[in-house]
Formats: sequence, C-alpha cells, structure tokens
Amino acid sequence: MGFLMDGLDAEAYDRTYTDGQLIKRIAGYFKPKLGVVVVVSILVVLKTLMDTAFPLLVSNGIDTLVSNKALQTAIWLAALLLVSGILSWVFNMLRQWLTAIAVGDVVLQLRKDAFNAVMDRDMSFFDEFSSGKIVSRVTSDTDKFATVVTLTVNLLSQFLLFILIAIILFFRSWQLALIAFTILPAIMLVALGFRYLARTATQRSQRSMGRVNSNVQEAVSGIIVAKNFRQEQNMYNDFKEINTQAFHVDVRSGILYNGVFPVLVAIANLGSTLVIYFGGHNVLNHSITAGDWFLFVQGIASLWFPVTSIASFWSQFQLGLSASERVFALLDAEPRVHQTGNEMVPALKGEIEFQDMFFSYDDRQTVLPDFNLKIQAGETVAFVGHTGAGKSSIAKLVARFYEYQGGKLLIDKSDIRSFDLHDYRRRLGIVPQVPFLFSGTVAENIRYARPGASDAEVLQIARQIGDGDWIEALPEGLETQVGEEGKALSMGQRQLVALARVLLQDPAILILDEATASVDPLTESQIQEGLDILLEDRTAILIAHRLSTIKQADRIIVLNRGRIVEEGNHEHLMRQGGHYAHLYNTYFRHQSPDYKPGEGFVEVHASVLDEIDQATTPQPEEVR
Ligand SMILES: Nc1ncnc2c1ncn2[C@@H]1O[C@H](COP(=O)(O)OP(=O)(O)OP(=O)(O)O)[C@@H](O)[C@H]1O
Repeated sequence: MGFLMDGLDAEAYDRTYTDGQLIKRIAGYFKPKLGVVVVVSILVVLKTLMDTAFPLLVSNGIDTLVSNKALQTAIWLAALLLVSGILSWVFNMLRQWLTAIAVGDVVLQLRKDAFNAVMDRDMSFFDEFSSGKIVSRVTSDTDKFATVVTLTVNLLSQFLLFILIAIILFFRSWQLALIAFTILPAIMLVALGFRYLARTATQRSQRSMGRVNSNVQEAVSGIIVAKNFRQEQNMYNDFKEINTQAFHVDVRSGILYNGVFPVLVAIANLGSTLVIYFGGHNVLNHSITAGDWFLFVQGIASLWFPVTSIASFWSQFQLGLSASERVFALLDAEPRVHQTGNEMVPALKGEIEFQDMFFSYDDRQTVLPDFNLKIQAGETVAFVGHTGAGKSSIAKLVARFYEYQGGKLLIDKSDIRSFDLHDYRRRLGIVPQVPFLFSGTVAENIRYARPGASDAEVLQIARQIGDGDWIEALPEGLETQVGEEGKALSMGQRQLVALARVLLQDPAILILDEATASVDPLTESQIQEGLDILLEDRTAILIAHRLSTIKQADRIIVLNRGRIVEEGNHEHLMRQGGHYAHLYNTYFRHQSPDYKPGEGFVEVHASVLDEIDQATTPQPEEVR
C-alpha cells in the first residue's frame, strides 16, 4: 500500500485474535444473559419458520388451486399468509427489542472493563499511547462491539433460513436442488476471499480514524502553544495529511465493499436462471408441479439472500470484530510493573534505599546506570541537576510508576515489589510540577486525597497554608469552581490547592516535583509556608527548582547523567566549587535575595568545568 498506509501498523500492545477466539470471548460476555439469549434464539427460530412458511404456503396453495379451483382455498391461503406475516413481524420485533437490551447491558459492562483496564495500566502505557487512541477504544470501539453482536444475531437468523429452505428444496426435487447449488462453490469462494480482504481494510480504516482522533485531540490540547508560535497552518497541514490518508483508506474500503456485492448478486442470478430454465422443463415433463417450481424460484432468492447480504454488512461486521479485538487487546495488555507480592502497608517510617539500581524507559537510553542511595526516614532530600539528569525518574520509581530492570528499591527495608501497590501509594503524597485539578470546587479537589474528610477538616487544612489568606482571595472561597483541569485558577492558586490536598492526605513519603513557573512573591511565600508544614515529620524527595526549597533540604543530591556526583547541604556544596556551584551560577544565583546582574558567582574548579563540557558534548548512546 506504500506511503499512503504509513503509520497504520498495529500498536505494540495490539494482539491478533482469530475470529473463533473473538467470538468465544464475545460469547463469554453474554453468559450472564443466558436467559435472554435463549429467548432471542427461540424468537429467531420462530421468525425463520414464519418466513419459510410463506413460499411453502404459496407453493402448496398453487397446487391445491390447480386441482381444486375453489375460492375458499384462495381465501384460506390469503388468511394464512396474513397470519404468518403478522407473526413473523411480532417475533422479529420482540427479538430486536430483547437483543437491544442485552447488547446494551453487555456494552455497559465492556466499557466499565475497558475503563478499569485503562486505570490499571502503568504510566509507561500512557507515555507510549496517545490519549486520543485510548479514548476511542473505550468509547467508539465498545459501540462497534454492539454492532457486531446485533449483526451476528441477524446473520444467524438468515443462515437458519438458508438451511431450512435448502432442506425443503432437496425434499421437493433433489435434482433441481443440485442444479441450484452448482453456484455455491463460486459464491463461497468470493465471500470467503472477501472476508480476508475486508478484515485488513477495516483494521486500516479504524487505525486511520484513531490517527485523526489523536491528531485533533493533540491540536486542541496544544492550541495555546500553537497560537503562540503561529503554528496553526503547520498543524492544519499535519491534520490534512492524516485526514487525506483516512480518506484514501475509506475509498479503498468502499471500492472493496461495494465491488463484491454486485459480483455475488450476478452469481446468484445465474443460479436463479438455471432453476427457472430446468424447473420449467421439469414442469412441462410433469416431474415437478407448478407449485414446486414456484417454491424453487421463490426459495432460491431467499436461499442466496443470506450469503449476498453478508457481503453488504460484512464491512460493519468486520468493523465490529476488529473493534472488539482492539478492546480485548486493551483489556489483555501485559502490565510492565510486576509485583511479586501484595503485602498491605499499614504505616511507613519512610526509609528509602536504592541498591545498584539500573533503569531505562526503553532500550534506547539508560537513565540510571548503577544508582545507590539511602534516604533516612524523615529526611528531606533535594535532587538537583541539569535537565534530563534523572531527577524525576528517581521520583517515578519511588512512586512505582515504572519498572526498573536491575537492582533493588527498598522501602523501610522491604522490597517495593512485595507491596500491594494501591495500599503503598496511599502512604505516598505526590505534588506534580503542573498540578492537575478536576472540574469541581476547590474544596472537592482538596478532599480528593481523603473523600471522607469533613468540611471543617478541609477548611482547617486550607487555613494552615498562608493563614488561609489565599482562600479569601478566591471569589467564592473553597466553593469556587476550578474549571476544566483547574484552568479557572492561577498557577499559584493551583499549586496551593495541590499542597492542601497532600497535607490532608498526610503521607509518610512526599514527592514534590517543584513547579518551574514563577509565581508572585506573596504566593511564593504562601507556598513556602505550606511546604514547611508538609516537610515536617515525613520523608521528602524534592525535585527542586527554587533556591529557597533547596536550602530547606537536609541533604542536596547533585545528579549528572543518572549518577550522584556530589551531596551535602547548600553551604558545604557551595564551598566545594564543584557541580553544585556550577548549577548555582547557572540556575539559582538569580533567585538569591541579593542578586545583582553579573555578580554573585561562586568559584568552580577548572576540572569540573572540563568534566561538564565533556558531558554536554554529544556521546554515543549508552545502552546496557
Ligand atoms: N516517559 C519517558 N519515556 C522515555 N524516556 C524518558 C521518559 N521520561 C524521561 N525520559 C528520559 O529520561 C531521562 C531522564 O529524564 P528525567 O525526567 O528523569 O530528568 P530530570 O532530571 O527530571 O529532568 P527535568 O529537570 O528536565 O525534569 C531524559 O533523557 C529523558 O529524555
């Protein structure tokens, strides 16, 4: 398919299931609805019987009328046709109604399972897969799953009709039935060949739609940046390319789907021609009756109808089948973080120890080659270092968001892998660099840490930070709506809410990825006060960007390319004239209260400067 199909390959966590496996899995979802499934099956049989009755009644009616030309027979025939027509309609309606209810319930369950699966995935999963694609798996793919089930019920009903009519035709005249069936191999060949082509076309079509979705989602999320850099046209160009690809994929699928139907109808018509010709002959030489001939002409149309109509809704069927495949692949995705036990973590002192840790996100780059560090319970440790040194990665490992490949991580001397993760994370407070708030009020967001907390507790916690002045500044105090992702609050206010939230949680270990965004001096001092309270009596890992926070730490760890190059407190490290002194000159000097441009540099040893120069020169990628 060439460049047109670029980017439409399967995701790393996609699996290929056989149709049999998929149908078995779908059937599994219907197990709790066995009662409804049985009733629907009975209704399908009843409706099919009523549909079969029509050609049978007319055929027998013709023969009866030929031998006994009574008006009463015609009236009876019409009445029976009417009754069978009405019953067929009633059975069909009930079947559709019950199927819709059962399928609706199953989709509800499937969507819950898909959502839970997404919630359970490790952070590496979200790094690898765009939110747009994940969203479409939980929403539209589960909907398409419903389509496949409804179509399967229709298909079953049509095949039942096929079998019943075939049996009747063979009973009436096996010779004519054999003639009618000569076209079966050709029809099967085309239908089966099409089935494989349709599967590929449908998967491509879904993937291209997934690309369109994630592109739109990313464009909307990053609109501020795009506008700021006047990149609207480039974004439009990217979208145009992806959208055009989706168009080409759809056109190809359309040609395939619409091309096969006329071929099947032509073959079926050939069968009808044969039946009309040989049937006519048989009537003339009295080997079958006129009624039988009618039955064949009428029956043959119904006979091939299921096979040809499969082709017409095969596209939807395939769409549903590959959507189910994508949903099941999401449910079955292997976790990357492996726990060896599920010990409960009732309380923690907060001692953290990295032993010979080796960590990389992927096989392209090593982040921590051989990391050793012991953080005492209650200690506040600030990590500093150039961007990409591995500071956040260390915090993410303590939060057990990612799997490490070598060494050990001990919490209170127990292997982190032995913990029940949900329980462990309850002892962990995380303040991310960009605090995320959920739509709702400020109070609801603070209460997120402990849903059972009373209004008074929330208020008391909020007042601990900056004497509660920040709450007074909010238009409706704690009842102020924060807007989507907290966008109705200033960045400083969002940070204060995030601090209050962790304060309410009262964790044993605090991880603070300090915001780089500058806030006004008043908010800064409020945040600092909040931090003072937060850091008391708990272990804290600070990914520090503010000089004031760094100075608060008991120990500063200077990282360079995943290795500890210096450690100590601010004064000690400043005197050393090493990496920290260099970082101070570069990042922190201007935050000093007595900062004057061009002044206040501390001396850095020439050997350290050389080392830094070498480190910043691009090196071949380091991979273990
Ligand atoms: N999710 C990820 N997938 C792959 N590589 C990653 C991921 N997150 C970080 N990295 C890489 O790991 C290395 C360490 O990143 P990390 O975020 O730990 O650095 P940092 O010291 O916290 O930097 P900063 O101060 O800029 O946040 C970097 O080279 C980065 O590109």
